[in-house]
Amino acid sequence: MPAVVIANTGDVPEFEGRITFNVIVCVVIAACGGLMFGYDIGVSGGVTAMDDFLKKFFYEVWERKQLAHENNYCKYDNKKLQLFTSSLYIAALIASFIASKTCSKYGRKPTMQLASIFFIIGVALTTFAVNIEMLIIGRLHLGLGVGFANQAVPLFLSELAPAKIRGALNISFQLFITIGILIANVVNYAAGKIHPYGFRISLGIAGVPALMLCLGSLAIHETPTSLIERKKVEEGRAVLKKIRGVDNVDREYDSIVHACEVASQITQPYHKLMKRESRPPLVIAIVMQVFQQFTGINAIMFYAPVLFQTVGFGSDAALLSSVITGLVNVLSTFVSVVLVDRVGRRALLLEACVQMFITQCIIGGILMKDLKITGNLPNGDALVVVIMVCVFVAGFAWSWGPLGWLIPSETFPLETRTAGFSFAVSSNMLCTFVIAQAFLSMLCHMRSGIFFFFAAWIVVMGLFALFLLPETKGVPVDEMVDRVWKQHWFWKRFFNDEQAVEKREAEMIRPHLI
Ligand SMILES: OC[C@H]1O[C@](O)(CO)[C@@H](O)[C@@H]1O
Repeated sequence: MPAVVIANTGDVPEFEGRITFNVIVCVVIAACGGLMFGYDIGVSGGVTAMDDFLKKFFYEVWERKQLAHENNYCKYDNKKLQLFTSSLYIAALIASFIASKTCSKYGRKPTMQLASIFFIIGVALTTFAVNIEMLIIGRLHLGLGVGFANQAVPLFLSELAPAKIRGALNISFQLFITIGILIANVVNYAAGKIHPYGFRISLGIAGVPALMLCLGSLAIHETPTSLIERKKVEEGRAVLKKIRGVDNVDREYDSIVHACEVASQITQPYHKLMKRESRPPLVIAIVMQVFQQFTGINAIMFYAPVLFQTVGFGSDAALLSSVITGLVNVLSTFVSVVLVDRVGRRALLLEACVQMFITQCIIGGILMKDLKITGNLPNGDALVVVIMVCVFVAGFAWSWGPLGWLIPSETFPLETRTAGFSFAVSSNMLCTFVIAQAFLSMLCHMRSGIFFFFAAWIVVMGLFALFLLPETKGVPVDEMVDRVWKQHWFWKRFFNDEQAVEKREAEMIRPHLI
């Protein structure tokens, strides 16, 4: 999943090494992984809003859309249409579990190659789909690709990137996701004008980042960590020399060997993760993902064109409006890159909650007041809705979007970091699936109330951030336990067991001594 880079954002030791060709390869691979995922997030909503696509695969939805008296909120309420979007995420969820095994057993490189192959098959099936079955099977393949890539690419990056750019790469992965979404929005806007096969162009272009990943993964080296972990020690050292561009890599090599030794002693990281002292970072990792998705962001990302049509925009204007929200998403993610280490995580998250709460309430309020069951919103109102969606997306993109990934990547101790992170990834996929599958039905049944539903979640996450989320800005990752968790008014209780036992034992011994 996005930004699964296990970043060491604290005091990272500086090892010998130049910015070599390898660094460029890292960025290209990060870009392919992020673009592949982002493009798929953006493309589904766009094609769903295209009449040619609906006529071909979801005729009843298209027919219903044509009826002027049809209920605005329910035009798109169709289980199969939702399955078209959501099927990808359920496949990705399953694949991410398998991928964590293939990554350790066979390496990061073959896992990425596998991802690109699944992805290319998925692109071919969706682009040339002749019926809905072929379309959904194609989406499932894309999901497998996304699941494998989202596990392997960030791991590859965190192991290969020089330490000093590791943190930046963490957010850049999310940045590439947003760029992927934007590209999909632009392609949809252009392809929507090409009849009758414009939607096939939209679906087919997803193959570009997949092909790049496929070719890119032929050119790369397996990571030294993965080689050493699989006992190919000499090859690991040779690759390290090559990618760092210097001969003296002893210190980094020793540190990788040491890390692999430590990791091999933890035979059951998942077991360790269930221990009491792992609870604070685990709860934070899962809850950050649930909250990230329950801001309602993907209701917008997947269904923005549909949503804009619901409030009365024509197909073209709706696709153009989503290009605008896509652009806001990219630009605001840059804001996060600049601010996250200056103002801190909590300030960004809390500010965004206020911003997202207000915008969701305004959108809900306008729809409740002015969007009748049939007919359109007055023009002025529709414009306010688009502006509010942009303000909402901006708030999300500089806070819960990237920080949903950054915080779990920096709060686990080394021994449970990867295992803990896989919980974050799968929670994200699961919640994304739920929103993709449920949103259009919720819109139909709850009408404008859906925006108040998300607003209520935003209040809950704001309170959570206020009281339960510790600030991690500037804290070295390996000092989290002492400097963050043990100092926190609530989470410290999870670390007192040992001391409490010692104290109790001392008290029991004392009377005998007297
Ligand atoms: O930029 C928005 C996108 O970012 C994510 O939250 C991933 O971090 C996606 O679920 C969403 O579509």
